[in-house]
Amino acid sequence: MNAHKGSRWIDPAPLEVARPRLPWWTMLPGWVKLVIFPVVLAWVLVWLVGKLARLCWYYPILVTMVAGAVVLDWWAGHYLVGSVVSVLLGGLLTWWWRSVDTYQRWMRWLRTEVRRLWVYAWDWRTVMRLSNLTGTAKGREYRPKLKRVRAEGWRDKVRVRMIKGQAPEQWAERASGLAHSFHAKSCRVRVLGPGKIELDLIHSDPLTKVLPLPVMPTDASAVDLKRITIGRTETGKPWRIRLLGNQILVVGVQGAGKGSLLWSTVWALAPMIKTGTVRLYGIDPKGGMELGQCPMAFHKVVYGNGVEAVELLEEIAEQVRERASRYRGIRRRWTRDSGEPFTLLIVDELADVIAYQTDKKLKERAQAALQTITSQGRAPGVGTLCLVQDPRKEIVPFRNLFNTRIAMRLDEPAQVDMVLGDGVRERGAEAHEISELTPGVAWAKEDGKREPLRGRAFYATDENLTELGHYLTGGAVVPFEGGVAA
Ligand SMILES: Nc1ncnc2c1ncn2[C@@H]1O[C@H](COP(=O)(O)OP(=O)(O)OP(=O)(O)O)[C@@H](O)[C@H]1O
Repeated sequence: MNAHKGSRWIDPAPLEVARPRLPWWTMLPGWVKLVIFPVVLAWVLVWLVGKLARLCWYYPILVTMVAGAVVLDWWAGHYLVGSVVSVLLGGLLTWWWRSVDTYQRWMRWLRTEVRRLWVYAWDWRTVMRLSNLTGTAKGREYRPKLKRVRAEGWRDKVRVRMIKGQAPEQWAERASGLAHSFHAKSCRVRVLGPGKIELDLIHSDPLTKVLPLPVMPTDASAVDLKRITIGRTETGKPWRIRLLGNQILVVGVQGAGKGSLLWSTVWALAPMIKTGTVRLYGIDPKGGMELGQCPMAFHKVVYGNGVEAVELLEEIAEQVRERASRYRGIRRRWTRDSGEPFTLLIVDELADVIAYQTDKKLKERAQAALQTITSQGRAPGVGTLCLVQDPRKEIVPFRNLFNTRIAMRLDEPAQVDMVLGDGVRERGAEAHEISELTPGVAWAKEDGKREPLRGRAFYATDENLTELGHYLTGGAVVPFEGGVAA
C-alpha cells in the first residue's frame, strides 16, 4: 500500500496464522483451577478404578497371571519368571496335544478370555466402524459395547449392548460380514432383551456325528407327551418336541432325514403305544416304504393316497369333533386320565394326499379333514406329524395351522422362509445351508418362541426298527389292524 514508487519491494501478504485454540478450562482463573483440581483428580481416579474393575471382571485369569508374574519378577527376578512361564506354556501345549477334549473343557475360561482379548476387543472398534454399526450425534461417536464373551469351542457367544436407535435386524443384515471379520464360519443374532443382543459366531458344526437311538424307554409313565426327546440340539442338550396340543410339520428335500425324525418320535413313544395310551395312525403314500418298516407301531396304517387314506383322515377328524363335543363342559383338554388314548396321525408324504391327488373330490375331502384335525385337535388329544418335501402354499395351503414347523435340509432360502416364517432365517436358521452329509439335522421353530432351535434327530437303523417291532408285539397289548393298501 505504502510501497515507494520505483521500489523493488512490495508489501508482504498479511501473515495468516491460525490462532492456537486452547481448551476452555485453561482460561479459568487460577483459584478456580485450584478448587476444581481435587474434583477432577477424584474423577480420574474413579474412572481408572472403574477401568481396572472392568478389566478384572472380563479377564480375571489373565489379570491374575499378569499380576502374579509382576510380583514374581519383583521378588525373584526375570529368569525365574521366564522359566515358570516356559514350563507353564510347555505343560499346556503337552496337555492340549495329549487330550484336546479335557484341555478344551478345563481351559474354557482361559480360552474365553484370550479370545475376547485377541479376536473381539482388539478389532472391535474397527469392525464396528467398517460394518456401519456405529453412529454419530452432535459430533460424538457412539459405538456398540462389547460385553461378556463365552468360548464354547464350536462357537463363541458374544454379548453386545447396541447403541440407541439400533435394531437387531441391522445386525442380522451384517451377520455375514461380522462372521468374516471375526474369522468365524457364520454368525447368528439373538435378542436377549431391550438393547441387548448375543452374537453366535460359529466355528464348526457340533452335529456332524451320527446319533444312535438311546436305549428304548420302557416305563410309560415316564414318557411326557409335552417333551419327547427325538435327538440332540447343537448345544448338546436333548432335542425335545411337544406332541400334546401340538401339530408338527416337517419339511425337507429327499434324503434330508425325515424318516429318522419320524422313527425317533415313535421310539420315544414306544411304551405308551404298548400300553395303549398312545394310538398311532399312519398314511404312507409311498406304498409303505417308510411306515411299512414297523407297521406294528400303528393302530391303523394306509399305504397309499387313495380313498382309504382320505377315509382314515375323515375318521380322525370325526374323532376330533366327537371328543370335543364330549369334553364340552367336563374337561378342558385331553389328559392321561381321560380314559382314551392320545392320537397321533403320521403322514409320510403329505403332498401326495392333499396336493398331488388327481381326484379333485378326494383332494378336497383330504384337505378339509386335515384342516379339522390340525385346527381343532389340540384340546381333544389329537396331534399330527406331517412330513413333506415341498413347502409351497399350493402344496400345503394351511401351513399356519401347524404350531411347530421343522425345516430339514432345503434347496432355497425362500423355502426356509415358507416353513419357519419371515425373519427366522435372518436370525440364523439357514436350513438351505444344512450339509448333505448331515441328514437328520434340522431347524425347528415353535409358535410363541422367538428363537429357532437347531438339532439332529437320532438315527434309527433297521435293527432298531426290528427291536421296536419285537417290543411292541412282545406283550401284544395293542392289536395291529393291518396295512390297508390303497
Ligand atoms: N439322523 C440321521 N443320522 C444319520 N443319517 C441319517 C439320519 N437320517 C437319515 N440318515 C441317512 O440319510 C438317508 C436318507 O434318510 P431318509 O430316507 O430318512 O430321508 P427322507 O428325508 O425321509 O427322504 P425321502 O423324502 O426320500 O423319504 C438314510 O438312508 C440314512 O442313511
